[in-house]
Amino acid sequence: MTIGSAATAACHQEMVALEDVSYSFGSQQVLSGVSFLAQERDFIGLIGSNGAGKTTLLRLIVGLLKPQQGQIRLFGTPIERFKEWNRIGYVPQRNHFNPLFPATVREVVLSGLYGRSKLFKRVTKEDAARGEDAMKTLKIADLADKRIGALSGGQQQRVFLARALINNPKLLILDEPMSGIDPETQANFFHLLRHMHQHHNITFLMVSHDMEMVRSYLGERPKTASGKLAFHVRHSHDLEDCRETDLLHTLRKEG
Ligand SMILES: Nc1ncnc2c1ncn2[C@@H]1O[C@H](COP(=O)(O)OP(=O)(O)OP(=O)(O)O)[C@@H](O)[C@H]1O
Repeated sequence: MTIGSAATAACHQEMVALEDVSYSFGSQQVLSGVSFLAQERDFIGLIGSNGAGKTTLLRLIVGLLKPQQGQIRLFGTPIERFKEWNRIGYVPQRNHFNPLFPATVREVVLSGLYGRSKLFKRVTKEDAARGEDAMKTLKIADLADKRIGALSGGQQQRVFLARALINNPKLLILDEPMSGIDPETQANFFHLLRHMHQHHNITFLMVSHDMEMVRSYLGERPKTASGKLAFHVRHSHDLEDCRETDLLHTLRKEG
């Protein structure tokens, strides 16, 4: 038995498959026949002009919208039957967040633990520890008791990333995570994302307008294009095996 090749195959599973997906808001067709395959360990930069349909595509993938035509599979399962939502971390565009939302940073981070069907669940000791870990990783532990609405844009982005990481997701979907963040924080944030991609088995699908960042990490030319959308892709081969890593734990150890 060739363990190496079996391991390689097992690390490159289908994460997101779009087949001929179309979506319209009323009479406005936003997406038309989009097909794309994201494999495990891909880092995908989704590029397109304002209004091209990038956010709409992400919302279809996380099940907030239903395609009017075409198929979506997540981890090989048709989205209609998909239930393992805790394997996916989603950070929506910041301007979708209501700044008056009456929750603390800790509460927002912990809310990432709850499945869609379990709005109210007791927070176990282990859950609480994961929350603290996630906040330490994103360097927001000192803000834990503050109201989320009282934070700066960059701090809020860290809170939402911590919330998305708390379940140790396999797939992270980020909608313009760098918008409104100062250049230094952007650089640190991107460094963290690259680290996760290269050293942990996490697949990324990220909308970005930062072409310099996209080109430098994901290459000049898109792998595929569909209508006004372009998909730039970099695949990570850095891990030698398919072992699971507890991302939060490892990141903390690495400081
Ligand atoms: N809820 C909605 N109702 C009606 N039209 C919508 C809705 N959401 C988006 N649209 C329209 O769909 C089109 C695509 O919007 P979307 O937000 O997906 O674009 P985008 O590529 O993410 O743009 P941006 O780069 O500006 O964030 C736009 O013309 C937008 O006005």
